[in-house]
Amino acid sequence: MTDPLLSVDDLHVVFHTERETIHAVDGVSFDVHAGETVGLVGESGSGKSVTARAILGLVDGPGRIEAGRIDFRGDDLTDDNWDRHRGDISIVFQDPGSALNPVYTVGNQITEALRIHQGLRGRAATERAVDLLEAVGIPDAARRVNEYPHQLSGGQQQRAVIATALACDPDLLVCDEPTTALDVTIQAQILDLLQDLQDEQDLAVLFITHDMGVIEDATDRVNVIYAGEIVERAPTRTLFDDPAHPYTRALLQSIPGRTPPDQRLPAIDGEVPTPTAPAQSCRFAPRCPDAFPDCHAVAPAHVALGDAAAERSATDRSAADSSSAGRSAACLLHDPDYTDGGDT
Ligand SMILES: Nc1ncnc2c1ncn2[C@@H]1O[C@H](COP(=O)(O)OP(=O)(O)OP(=O)(O)O)[C@@H](O)[C@H]1O
Ligand code: NI
Repeated sequence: MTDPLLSVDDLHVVFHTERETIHAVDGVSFDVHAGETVGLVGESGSGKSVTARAILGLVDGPGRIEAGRIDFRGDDLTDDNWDRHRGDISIVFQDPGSALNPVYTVGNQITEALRIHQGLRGRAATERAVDLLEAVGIPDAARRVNEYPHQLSGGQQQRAVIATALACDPDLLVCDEPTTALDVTIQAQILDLLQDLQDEQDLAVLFITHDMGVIEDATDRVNVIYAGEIVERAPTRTLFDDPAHPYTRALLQSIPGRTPPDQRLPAIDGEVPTPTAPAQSCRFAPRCPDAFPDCHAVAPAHVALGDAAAERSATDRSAADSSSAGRSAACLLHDPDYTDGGDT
C-alpha cells in the first residue's frame, strides 16, 4: 500500500485541569490514505473530538499533545508544521449554526476562505463560491450566495459549511459528527454529498461519529475508540460481519435501525470513564459482559488479527503480558477464531 496521507502514531493528548489530569487521547494510532473514508467511532467522551482537534492543531489549554506523532504527507504536524498544511486539512463540525458567522453572507465566508487559501479575490472568488455552493447541492446558488446563514435551513447550512471547508481545496476533510444535528433524511443527503465529493475529488475523509449506522453507510475502514484508546480497527465490512472486541459488539447491538440523532447508544449501561491515569487494566472491563478477573488487572495491548493484509487489530490482554505467547486474548478469548494465532 502507498504511504498514508495522514498517520497518527501513539498520540497522547492530556488535559491538566485543577482537579485532575485527563488522558483524553491515550496512545491513539491510525492511518488515512488518499481518497478513503476512515471512521472513528465511540460513545460520548471517548476522545473523538480531541483527536480531531489535535490533527488540526486546535487543542487548546489546558490540553496538550504530550506524546506521539501526527504525520501529514510525511511532515510531523506536532512539530508545528500546521501552518504549512493549513489548507490541506479542513474540518466540518457538528453544528453548522456555530460554524457560520451570522453577520456575514454565506458567499462572504466562502470568498474569505478562497482569498486566504487560493489567493482568489473579487469576481473570480464570487464565481468560485457559487460553483462551490452548486457542488454541495444548494439550488439557485447565484442568488443564495448573497444570503445570510439564518436564511438557510439546517441542512443547507451544513452544505454551506462543507462548501467553505472545500474552498481551500483540502486533501483531507475531518468531519466531526457532521450529521448529528440534522434530521435523518437530511443526514442521508449530507452523507451522499460527502460520498459524491469524495469520488469526484479524491478527497480523504476522517469521519467521526457515535453512530454505527453512519459508520456502515459512510466508511471504508473503521477505528473504534473507548476512553482514549483504539480498541479495534478493521475494514468496515469485516467489523460489522465479525466484530472482535466486546465493545464493538456492544456498539453494534445499540443500533436499532438507526440511533436518533439526539440519543446516545442506549444499549450499553453506564458511561465511558474519564481516563485520569495511565491504563492499569481494560477500561471497558467494568461494563463488559465478557470480562473476567484478568481484565481488571492487566492493561491490554493492541495486536494484529490475522495477517497484515487483513488490516485488523484489537486490544488483547495476552500481548501486554510477555509471559504468555500466542494470542489467547482476554477480551477475544470467547471467540475461537482469534485464539489459534490464525487467519481471518
Ligand atoms: N477543554 C477540556 N478540558 C478538560 N477536559 C476536556 C476538555 N475537552 C475535552 N476534555 C475531556 O476529553 C475527553 C474526550 O472528550 P471528546 O470531546 O474528545 O469526546 P468525544 O468522543 O468527542 O465525545 P462526544 O461524542 O460527546 O463529542 C473527555 O473526558 C472530556 O472530558
Ligand atoms: Ni465530540
